[in-house]
Amino acid sequence: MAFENWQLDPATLFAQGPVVPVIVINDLAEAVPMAKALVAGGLRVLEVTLRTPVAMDAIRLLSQEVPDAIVGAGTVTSSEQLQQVIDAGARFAISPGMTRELLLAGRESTIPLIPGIASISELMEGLDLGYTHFKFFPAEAAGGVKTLKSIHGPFSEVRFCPTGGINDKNFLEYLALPNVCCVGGSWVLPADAIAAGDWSKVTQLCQDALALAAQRS
Ligand SMILES: O=C(O)C(=O)C[C@H](O)[C@H](O)COP(=O)(O)O
Repeated sequence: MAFENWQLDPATLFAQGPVVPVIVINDLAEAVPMAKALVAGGLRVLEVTLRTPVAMDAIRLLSQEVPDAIVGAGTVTSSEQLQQVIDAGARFAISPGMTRELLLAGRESTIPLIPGIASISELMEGLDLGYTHFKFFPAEAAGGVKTLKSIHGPFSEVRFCPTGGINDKNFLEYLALPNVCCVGGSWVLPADAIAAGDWSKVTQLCQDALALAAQRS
């Protein structure tokens, strides 16, 4: 365990499955059917981003109503938000980036914080403070697979969940890297399917992703 108060090991979190859906909930009524569709498709680790006004309520609701999921928060950018998502029942927190204040708060937290990095210097600051598991964001824009391969040389012990621009066409290239445990992405939640309430489409996309990921090993 990275830090003594963390109730979930980040390595265990990263090992739950190859794809972490990045969720934006606009309407609270969508939250439960969406989460159930993802879980039915085999994806249990859910990153609910704090990008919408109902996000905090959605985390609270999903933590209670979808017990088969491991519900966490994304877009956590401050220590205040970290405390709020813990209070809402989140089991992990992911940030697109990092500040020293957030990293220090994460060390004392009861849930694992996965900070986001896009540069070596950020990675070194996180490592200095004891972090070993990071989001790599924005993955495609920050050099993607090539950058992660280069990072693996000097920092072979670090593990990543790359996110940002990852989809069904390129995610297997990331999963093939030794320092990538899982990838984050929104491709399993297309806007048209959500608008139509086509939850079976979401489940199908999750199953397709898992089937592709299973073929590689
Ligand atoms: O909101 C956050 O906290 C983020 O870090 C951003 C998301 O992870 C990416 O926007 C997902 O990327 P796409 O799969 O390309 O849609």
